[in-house]
Amino acid sequence: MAGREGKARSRLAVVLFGILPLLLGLPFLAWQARQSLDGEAAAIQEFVVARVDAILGHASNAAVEVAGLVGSPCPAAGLDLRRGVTAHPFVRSLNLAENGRIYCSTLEGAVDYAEDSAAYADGRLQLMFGNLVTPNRALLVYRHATASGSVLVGIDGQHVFDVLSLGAEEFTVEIGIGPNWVGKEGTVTDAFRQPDNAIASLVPSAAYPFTVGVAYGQGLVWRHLVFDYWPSWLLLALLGLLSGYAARRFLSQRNSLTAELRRAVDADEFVPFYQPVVLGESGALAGAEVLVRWMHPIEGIIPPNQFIPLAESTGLIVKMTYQLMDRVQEELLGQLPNLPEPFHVGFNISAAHCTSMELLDRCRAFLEPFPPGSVILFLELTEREAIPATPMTDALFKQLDGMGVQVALDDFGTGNSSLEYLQRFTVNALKIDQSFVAKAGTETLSSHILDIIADLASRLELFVVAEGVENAMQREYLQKLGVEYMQGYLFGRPVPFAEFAATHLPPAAGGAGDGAPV
Ligand SMILES: Nc1nc2c(ncn2[C@@H]2O[C@H](COP(=O)(O)O[C@H]3[C@@H](O)[C@H](n4cnc5c(=O)[nH]c(N)nc54)O[C@@H]3COP(=O)(O)O)[C@@H](O)[C@H]2O)c(=O)[nH]1
Repeated sequence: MAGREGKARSRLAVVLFGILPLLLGLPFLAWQARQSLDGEAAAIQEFVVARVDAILGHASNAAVEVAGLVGSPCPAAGLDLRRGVTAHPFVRSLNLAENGRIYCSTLEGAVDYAEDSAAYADGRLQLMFGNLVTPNRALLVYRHATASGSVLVGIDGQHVFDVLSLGAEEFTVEIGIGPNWVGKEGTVTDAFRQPDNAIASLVPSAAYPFTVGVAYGQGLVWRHLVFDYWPSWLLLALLGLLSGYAARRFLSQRNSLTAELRRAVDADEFVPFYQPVVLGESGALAGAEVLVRWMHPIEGIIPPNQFIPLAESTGLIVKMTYQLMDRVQEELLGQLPNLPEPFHVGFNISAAHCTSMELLDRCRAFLEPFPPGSVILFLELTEREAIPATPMTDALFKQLDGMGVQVALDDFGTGNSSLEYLQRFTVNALKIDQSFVAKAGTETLSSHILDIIADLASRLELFVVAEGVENAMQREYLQKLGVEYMQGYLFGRPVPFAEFAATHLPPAAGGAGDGAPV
């Protein structure tokens, strides 16, 4: 990654991590603000329904009390009606109706008006714009039907408007009776008036035929979010600072690790260790897999698992491998007469090696000083990072094949692209992953997998290398399967070349494929 570009990316990552808690928290807080406003709206509705129910309860009591007067002449009923008005809170007038005519009223005495019973919601409740006495003030009329007529109870609308005013300022609260609606300012309309894009809900009373509507605008959600949730914002900002700081630390640590790795590559601190690969049948040495170790000037020997992933993701693995190839070439040339012929030498190759044709040149340069047929070069492909299928990679593997370079699929059976690699590239060998070998002969599933891989290899005319062979039982099982090559602690651990040569190479090498038993 170029320095300036890398810094810009790191800065962007830090900013993104910094604002991440806010980005994630905002929808949650908005949801919570809505929940709390919905809760407030529901509480207002519950309160208004209960209070209006109570007012109408008084009206109903008054009506029941004077219901016996329906049919009595007005002058005689007048006194009891007036008593009824005084005895019950909220009641402004009581009226008697018979045969569809209102004939007696506490306000006017004997009257004769038509009773419009159809104007009452559920035959019981009406919201009127006003009456003769208070033409500009809405009133509620509660109707109690009797066998021969009805009692009509007038309730001053102001009592209801007062109840509606008790709700919070930011909410629109109205009561609907039949087709009419009225709010706290007392204007009757034919629909529930609410702000644009309002969030509204309607709740009917269970006892009387009216509905309470409560609405609030989206703006209230934002105001609520900004002014009432500031501790949460503070917390999210703090989390943002922490996550930005953590991202910055992680990146600077990674950057300094990368810088350290780059320094080590430049200082040539990566050395090849050799692990013997033997012939399955005889146990004779066939070659070695090259496994890198970092000879750190302070930390000592660092195993590959601790730096290969970073080396691969930063691309430093490419230079590292080519340095190893140079060293291995030099070390093998120094012991050429003692090597079994042909000597297999395997290197691990990552996706980064396959982004240019340089690999081809490096392999050619590696093989060049060895007499033809004395050394066979193996490239072990891992699945840690997928090798892309491009015309370039196709050409690369074709030309490697043409040069006699062998390709082995490493850790076969553990990833999910091994079969794809098998189809795409010219593959010569399968390396059975040590996890299957470890359970060979003792666990049915792993044994079946081993059998299947061996069968697949023989059908595709590939040879098999079993890695991680640690004991005689595993070796015998693999021998019975006809596995051609084996590698594992049973035959030797990865060691520096001098130790490898001292332990595994005879003073004088034998003929083709007939190395020293190990
Ligand atoms: N791209 C590159 N990857 C590399 C290179 N060098 C190593 N690696 C990869 O690192 C991983 C760990 O390697 P290492 O710690 O060296 O482990 C290898 C063997 O030591 C270990 N092994 C061998 N025999 C046995 C055994 O009998 N038992 C047992 N428990 N472990 C054993 O297995 C590792 C073999 O690795 P491989 O054959 O490559 O799968 C590892 O993934 C390496 O690939 C490098 O230069 N480049």
